[in-house]
Amino acid sequence: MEHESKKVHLVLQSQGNRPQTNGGSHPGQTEPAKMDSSTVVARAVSSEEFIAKLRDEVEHGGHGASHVFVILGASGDLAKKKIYPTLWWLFKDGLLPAHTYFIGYARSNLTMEQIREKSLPYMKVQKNEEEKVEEFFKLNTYVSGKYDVKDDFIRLNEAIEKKGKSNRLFYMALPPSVFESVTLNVKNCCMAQGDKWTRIVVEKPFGKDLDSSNQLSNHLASLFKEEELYRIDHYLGKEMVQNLMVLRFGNRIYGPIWNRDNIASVVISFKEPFGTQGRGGYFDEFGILRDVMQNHLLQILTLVAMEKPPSTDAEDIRNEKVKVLKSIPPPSQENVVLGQYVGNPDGSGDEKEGYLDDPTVPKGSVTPTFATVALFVKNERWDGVPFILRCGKALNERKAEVRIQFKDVAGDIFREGEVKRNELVIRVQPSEAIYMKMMAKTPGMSIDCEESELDLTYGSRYRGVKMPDAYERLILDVFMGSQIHFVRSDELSEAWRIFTPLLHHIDQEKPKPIPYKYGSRGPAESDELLQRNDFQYTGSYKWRPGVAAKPNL
Ligand SMILES: NC(=O)C1=CN([C@@H]2O[C@H](COP(=O)(O)OP(=O)(O)OC[C@H]3O[C@@H](n4cnc5c(N)ncnc54)[C@H](OP(=O)(O)O)[C@@H]3O)[C@@H](O)[C@H]2O)C=CC1
Ligand SMILES: O=C1O[C@H](COP(=O)(O)O)[C@@H](O)[C@H](O)[C@H]1O
Repeated sequence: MEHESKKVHLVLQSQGNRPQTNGGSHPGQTEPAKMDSSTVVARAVSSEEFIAKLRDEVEHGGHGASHVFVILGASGDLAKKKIYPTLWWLFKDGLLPAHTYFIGYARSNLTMEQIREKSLPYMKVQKNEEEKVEEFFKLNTYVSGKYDVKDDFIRLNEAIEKKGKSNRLFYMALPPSVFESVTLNVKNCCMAQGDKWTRIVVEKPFGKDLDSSNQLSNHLASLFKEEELYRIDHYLGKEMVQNLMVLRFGNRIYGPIWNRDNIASVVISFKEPFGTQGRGGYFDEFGILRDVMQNHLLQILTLVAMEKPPSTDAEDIRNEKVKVLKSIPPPSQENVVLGQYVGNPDGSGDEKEGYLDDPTVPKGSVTPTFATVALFVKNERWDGVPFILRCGKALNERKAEVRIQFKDVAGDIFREGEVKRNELVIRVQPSEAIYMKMMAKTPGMSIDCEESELDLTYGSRYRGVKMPDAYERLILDVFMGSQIHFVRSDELSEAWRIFTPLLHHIDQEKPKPIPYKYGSRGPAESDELLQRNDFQYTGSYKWRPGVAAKPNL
């Protein structure tokens, strides 16, 4: 099978922030730099030609260093479901630097064979890839050790050193309770030497509120430089989230209308059709605001609202994102709706079970599994425009999207109520799409208006193109030293500042969330909040893909 991932492309830029223009064949064209991961940052773009060059660099670049990717928490759920599969996909697609080795580390007394058995079901290995998968696992080893025992990390370091002088990536697939001791031991025992680099990938949760997050940030800052830290928010690795930058700044048409004069409201939604399903113990400690809203949805908000950065360099982008966050005050109570799902007696299977029926959830818990919150960006561009974040578990569908609703047409000349608002929808998942709902003349003799759309459906426009998984892009970014799609510590701190008052109110006052049925759209109060915040739902729009309108005579 030909590499589907030929559509994963990289353009390398010098760390010094501007694109390198080493006399590319066209003026101003970015010339790919050498694949030396210590001196370049990367961003994803398209070009068949480029991937060939990248492969050439990977196979023949030979900069002397090997790379060792250490999975801390190798026995866990994240490791088997995401990290090992992602490393395999990158490996089989030839996207990793030559001489990359993988070392799993965890407390359990496991063999590599056992880790392999646990991960294989998630690796989607094709029939003709058996040899390749053998090759992959030959590059893997496992070290068992405790998270707070220095001697065990000295042993881990010895295992790394066996791979020669190497750049080192440490992926913290671990519960927060051991972050501090593990990072301290990595710093004391396992750092790369000389001109080789060390990068630490940290998974959320990054704390539980502003104080605990700042405490963790201070701890990490005392051990590592910010450029060594990669805080993962996997939504930043999703195709359509990354597309927001291109959509906004690569098109002339959006710039002039992207503001409070033209946009009525922005709704950013995350919906899942399943509940906590035995993960209730973890979830109950955090709730939907910490699980999804404070990170994934707020990150998307910053990309929708930020000013144009001076370049696509990570620091320039992150500076703009921080400015947006700094302009957002904590939400007021009347702009918050909290819900918790209850069983649907008419539903089938899991739908009958409410959140409180999950045996791993503490009795009588008031942890929200649904939330809608309207935020306001108090700056010249956005003053008064609600940014409504909605997320929930056990809803009617799986969907993540950004919905930008424009204001009414001024001085409308058509029949009253006929003209509906324009809406630009960026569907993150499933079935990536961008569509603009717009009015058009009904085909035929009359001059009636009807709701139609400009439709960029990825499945038809980019037929057969495989979208890389978010983790694939992000792990590759870590190898390449690109921090564009990672969260900087000041972003994190601002994100917690916005949500901490609400979170503390929930933790302390324990307001009762509004019950909503498993499989529903969530509480009706959420739609009312949207309505109050200038999002108009008419229910009149019908999508008719590929269906010709009836001639209107
Ligand atoms: N390229 C493509 O693939 C395209 C697909 N389509 C499809 O067409 C269908 C309709 O398009 P869509 O953009 O959803 O337009 P709609 O106007 O039908 O829905 C707009 C939004 O309103 C929400 N909503 C539903 N009921 C209410 C309510 N009572 N009060 C407030 N909000 C409500 C919807 O779902 P909720 O609140 O539950 O999230 C959605 O977010 C969709 O299935 C869409 O995926 C359309 C265009 C292009
Ligand atoms: O971070 C999280 O995200 C997942 C949803 O991720 P997706 O890529 O499948 O959309 C969510 O289920 C989980 O609760 C949350 O912790």
